Amino acid sequence: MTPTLTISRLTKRFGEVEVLKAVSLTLEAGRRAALLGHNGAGKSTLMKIVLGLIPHDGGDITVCGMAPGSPAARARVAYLPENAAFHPALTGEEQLRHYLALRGENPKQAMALLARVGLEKAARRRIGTYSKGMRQRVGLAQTLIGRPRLLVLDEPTSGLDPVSRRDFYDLLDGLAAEGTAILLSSHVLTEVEARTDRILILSGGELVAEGTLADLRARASLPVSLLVRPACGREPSLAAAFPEAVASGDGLLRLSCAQADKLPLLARISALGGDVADLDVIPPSLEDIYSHFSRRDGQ
Ligand SMILES: Nc1ncnc2c1ncn2[C@@H]1O[C@H](COP(=O)(O)OP(=O)(O)OP(=O)(O)O)[C@@H](O)[C@H]1O
Repeated sequence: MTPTLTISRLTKRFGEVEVLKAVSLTLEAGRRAALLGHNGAGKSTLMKIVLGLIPHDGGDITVCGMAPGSPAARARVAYLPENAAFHPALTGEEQLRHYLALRGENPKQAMALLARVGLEKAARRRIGTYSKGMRQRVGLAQTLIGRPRLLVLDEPTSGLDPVSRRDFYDLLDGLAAEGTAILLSSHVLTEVEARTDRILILSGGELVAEGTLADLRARASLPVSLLVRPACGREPSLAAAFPEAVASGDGLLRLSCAQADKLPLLARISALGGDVADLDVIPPSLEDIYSHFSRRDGQ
């Protein structure tokens, strides 16, 4: 089956600046990919090219096998900007009917689309009275017009509270289960870890890492921290046994080691028996992994 999105060695320049450098990726139907990257990494530029809003310079890109921006590709891709704006005086239903009419679709689908995003009860209220989460859901309902095969979502959950975020991702899960491919950008690392299939990290216009979080964690192979709490009165003997440990203010000793050395270090600690009151193993955080791959190059 043709992937929903294929990008091969894509390049883009703005004047002298090469903003995308040989970016390649494939997104299959029903897959959810998160695009991460520092400010200026090239995320919006990549999304604009996928949407057919700006041309690319080199490489190849297809949306459902077609050139982005072609009428056939445009019919299959939908976009939700970070802060979707609607007319505050219109009701949700009126706004959706308007978009449906613009797209040449039957306006009677408005209520079904609003029900799809959980807004049926608020459909006849003015959008000016909606919360930010509800407005994002109007935006999502609008992207569903014409049953697109690819959703491009620019920081869709920015500014939403945790429950609204979870609800929004639940909706995306349902769409992905029906075969819609989803490419979204986000700065909230914990949510992309749990709610997407793949993480793509752009840095300085290059796709520097791609995979599940487990893949990226293994590739980064960052040090693991161990926090050791000495038993009462055993601080000096523990500090002597681990001269490399750093004492933290709360009486804990912090040790750091490569992944491969974790088990031998744990064995050394457990050999001390009653000198140790407690132990926590702290893996590298999402932020550590992201920072490892993402260079800023002064941007
Ligand atoms: N129309 C343009 N003309 C010239 N330079 C541009 C243009 N659009 C973007 N750029 C530059 O291209 C680079 C990538 O910008 P882009 O907006 O794609 O980054 P981004 O990853 O989306 O950043 P952010 O997270 O801040 O939105 C930046 O250096 C930006 O200044």
